[in-house]
Amino acid sequence: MKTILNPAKSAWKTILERPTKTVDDIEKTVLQIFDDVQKNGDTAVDKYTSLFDGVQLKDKLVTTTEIEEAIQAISPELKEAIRVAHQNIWLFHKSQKTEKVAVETFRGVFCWQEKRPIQKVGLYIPGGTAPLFSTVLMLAIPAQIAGCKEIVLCSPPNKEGKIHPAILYTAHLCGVTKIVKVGGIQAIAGLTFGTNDIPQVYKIFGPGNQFVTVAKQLATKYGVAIDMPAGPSELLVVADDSANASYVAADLLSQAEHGIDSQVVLVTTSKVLIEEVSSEISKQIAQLPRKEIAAKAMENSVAIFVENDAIALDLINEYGPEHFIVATNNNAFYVDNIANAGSVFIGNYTPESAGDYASGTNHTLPTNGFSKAYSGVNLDSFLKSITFQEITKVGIQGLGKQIEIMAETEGLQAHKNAVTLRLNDLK
Ligand SMILES: NC(=O)c1ccc[n+]([C@@H]2O[C@H](COP(=O)([O-])OP(=O)(O)OC[C@H]3O[C@@H](n4cnc5c(N)ncnc54)[C@H](O)[C@@H]3O)[C@@H](O)[C@H]2O)c1
Ligand SMILES: N[C@H](CO)Cc1c[nH]c[nH+]1
Ligand SMILES: [Zn+2]
Repeated sequence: MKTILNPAKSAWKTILERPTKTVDDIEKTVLQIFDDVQKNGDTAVDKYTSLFDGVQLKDKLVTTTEIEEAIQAISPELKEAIRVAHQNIWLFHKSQKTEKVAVETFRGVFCWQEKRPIQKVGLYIPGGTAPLFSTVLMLAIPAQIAGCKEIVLCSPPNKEGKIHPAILYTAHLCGVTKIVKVGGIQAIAGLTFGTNDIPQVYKIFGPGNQFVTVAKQLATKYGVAIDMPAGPSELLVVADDSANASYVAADLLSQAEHGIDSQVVLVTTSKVLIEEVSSEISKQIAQLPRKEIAAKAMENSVAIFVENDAIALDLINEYGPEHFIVATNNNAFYVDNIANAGSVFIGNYTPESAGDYASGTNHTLPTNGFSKAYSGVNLDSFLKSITFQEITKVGIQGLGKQIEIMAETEGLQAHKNAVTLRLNDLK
């Protein structure tokens, strides 16, 4: 982790550059795989599974026997942990339901808005280097609450051609019935075009590595919606002398261990804290089973000393982190003024891992600065708002004149006529 003292504002962009590949870097590969899957369906999908995941599958649909085996394989302790996490995530997402909005905008003009579930959704569950069964909870629970009719789950198979039992168990618990062993670009292509085994969907959800993220972004070219670009994990911690250096180090490492293209950032008004956190990182990383991955990610990472909280806040909003931990004497200032972040964790006893697994908030969040414009996954991600209107005779008699003159000014006579005919009948 590099240390940078008092960087000039003009240098922030360079210092905080993400290590991830972008659409431009991977577009050619993605479009070539999309083209192949569009033309050759499952044959192409299976070819790329063999190439990238090193396994040839006879059948990529998960069977009921595999689900039953997974239910048996999960320990009672893990089942209980998943139950508690499920309960909290369900509660938080259920509470995001909103009432129908209805207004009489003008006398006799009734407008209202109602939400309806997206009928067909695809959930991508990462499984390249770690089986992220927690992501099943984060996607399938809001999909169920929203009332989505067709929910398809895709996750890459391991070398034995299997999906981790915790993913299968959690999917079963959340009522997902169609599970396909497919990952990476080929999974996103399958959900975009549809194959015999993979149903075509209207919207694709879920995090993934840079290949998955760019593939999702390109899927939108073919008319499929996506939740957001949720790529390699990131964390920014703002901390001062009041923070606990070992907690800060542990939090930074928790996101660094996700992948070699993860990035973590420490922003602080304390030079002493930078030294303490660096020494804690050296100690803690040595004990981690994924120390090689975390060490690589730390090479993409940076500790930045700034003079005061105002500069720190400015820099954080410029970066737009996926996760933002606030551990300072001035937490309210950051909480009140943060403009760009996926999810915020406040105080010394709120590790980011809590949001990853069990507190109730969603862990599928915008990375790579997309928190400036996108929200993380929430109940509304699985719903569409449809507007309705009903106008009475009195209503059209009152509003008709305004519509007529506006249509005439736009040169759209047929629009005007649709009103004029009715007004004449009511005379
Ligand atoms: N932003 C979020 O909300 C969020 C949440 C959880 C996880 N994540 C991120 O998800 C990612 C998970 O990554 P992962 O790799 O473990 O699993 P993954 O399932 O996203 O990707 C694995 C797939 O990538 C494909 N692949 C691998 N190398 C390839 C290559 N050279 N060319 C083409 N395709 C290739 C393979 O098909 C493989 O099945 C991590 O980066 C993690 O940080 C993000
Ligand atoms: N931190 C990840 C989101 O960037 C989510 C996750 C799942 N499991 C552990 N962590
Ligand atoms: Zn995590």
